[in-house]
Order: sequence, then C-alpha cells, then structure tokens
Amino acid sequence: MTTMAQQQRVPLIAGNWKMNQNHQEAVVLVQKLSWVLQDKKHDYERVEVTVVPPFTDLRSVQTIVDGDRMRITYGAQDVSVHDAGAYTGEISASMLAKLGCSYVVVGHSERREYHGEDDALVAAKALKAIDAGMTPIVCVGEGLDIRNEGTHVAHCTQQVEGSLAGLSPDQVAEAVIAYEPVWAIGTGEVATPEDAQEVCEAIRAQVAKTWSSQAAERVRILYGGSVKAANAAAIMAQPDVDGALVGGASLQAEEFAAICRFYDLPDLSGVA
Ligand SMILES: O=C[C@H](O)COP(=O)(O)O
Repeated sequence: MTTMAQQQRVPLIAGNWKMNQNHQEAVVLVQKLSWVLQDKKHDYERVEVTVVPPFTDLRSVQTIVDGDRMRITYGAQDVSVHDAGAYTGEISASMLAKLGCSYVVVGHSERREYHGEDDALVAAKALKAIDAGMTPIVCVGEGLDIRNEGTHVAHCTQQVEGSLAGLSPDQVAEAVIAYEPVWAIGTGEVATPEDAQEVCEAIRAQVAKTWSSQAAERVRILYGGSVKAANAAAIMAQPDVDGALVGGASLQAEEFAAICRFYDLPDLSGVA
C-alpha cells in the first residue's frame, strides 16, 4: 500500500553517464531519450527524469533541452568546494547553476575511492550546490568487506550524518540521498529489493533522528547499483526507495526510458 508520504515524494530516475559520451554523442542520447519518452507520453510529474553527463557536455545538453523545451532535467557529476580562483581543473557551483543544472552528484563512491573524498568534503560540496540553487544527490554506500561484516546499515547511516552535516532540516528535506552499495556498482551484482529497502529505511530513520521527521518524510532516497529495466520495478516497489541512480543502463535510451517508466514493467523479483 502506498502511504501519503510516499505519494508526496515524486520518484526521481537519474542517469549518471560517468566518463562516457562526448558533447555530440550527448545531444544524440538526450534527443533519443526525449523521443522515446514522448512516444510513451511520459508524465514527468509522475516520475522525474534527469541526466548527469560529463562537464564538457553540459552546454550542449542545456542547448538541446532549452531549444526543444524538453522536460528532462540535467545535472553535474561533481562540484568544487571553492567559489573561484586558482583551482586548476575544478568547476564551481555558480558555473553549473549558470548552465541550468538542477542537480549535482556529490560523494559518489568513485570520487570517494579515486579522489579520497571524505564525508566532510562531501557535506561542503552539498552546501555549495544548495547555495547556488541546485539539489545535491548525496551518495553513500558500503564496500563488500563492510557488507560481509554485517555493519553496512551503521556504516551508511554514519555516512549520511557526516555527508549532510551542516544542512538544516529544510535543506535535507529538499536534498536527494543515493544509497549505492559499492559491490553492486557496474558489476551486474544487484542488491535484492529487500537489501535496498533495509538501508533506505535506516537512512530515513536516521534523517528523522538527526534532522526532523518532516525532513525524513520529504527527502528522496534513491537506490543505485546495476539497476536495469529487468530489476527496476521490484526495487522501486520498496516503500523507502524513491528512485534510482543509474549508471551503465542510462547510456541506452530505450533501456533508461523503460526504467523511468518502471510502473509499466513487470515485477520479476519472484521469478527464478
Ligand atoms: O551512479 C551510478 C551508480 O554508480 C551505478 O552504476 P551502475 O548502474 O553502472 O552499476
């Protein structure tokens, strides 16, 4: 049964392209995605669709989205904690806001692992995104060692505490949290719908405890890790899962559009 709180949280399907697609390929992919969704008469009020391309694609994506008046939104994969200055290679929040970005992914496990980002830095980035008028998608998740130890729930709730530190209850309510078990990213290993629900429910409870019950009711929590059309319906059926952060499958327009329309897909979770 769907609760009132769930009804108020519009599901979000976000496609993280990671380091794929040049700016020309980006235009083709966004156009194709828009056509497929238009063909299916997709209702963007029912499920929000966003794409998260590399920085170099953003201007082209902005131009096609604005020019064709698409309802697809877009965001960036990272943001600097600095406003401006001698920070070679970094991109500021104001630059992203100027490009019309709605979202900024912060603390993705690939940034935590390859760039040594910790919770404090992730929280600072989330605040920069908010200050510039964008919504952070704050990623948390455990590695296989922690999962095997059985401490994954505590690990993820602690990461939420640290990675949203300094945000007000209202800011947390408007933010997006993505639970991505690292062992399920790009591996084809997908967490079961119950695994996803266990951690997403615990994250929501932690938000209620640390910020407010209202923030917990409103914050959207996504699951990420090998989401495909074949498993999207079962994952999205979980009461505390409000969407998906999709990597590989977001590079194929038809597959990604099918995930965006998860409510049309059969729930195959009980099929061996
Ligand atoms: O940001 C997306 C996640 O890392 C999931 O990637 P994946 O769907 O390729 O496993």
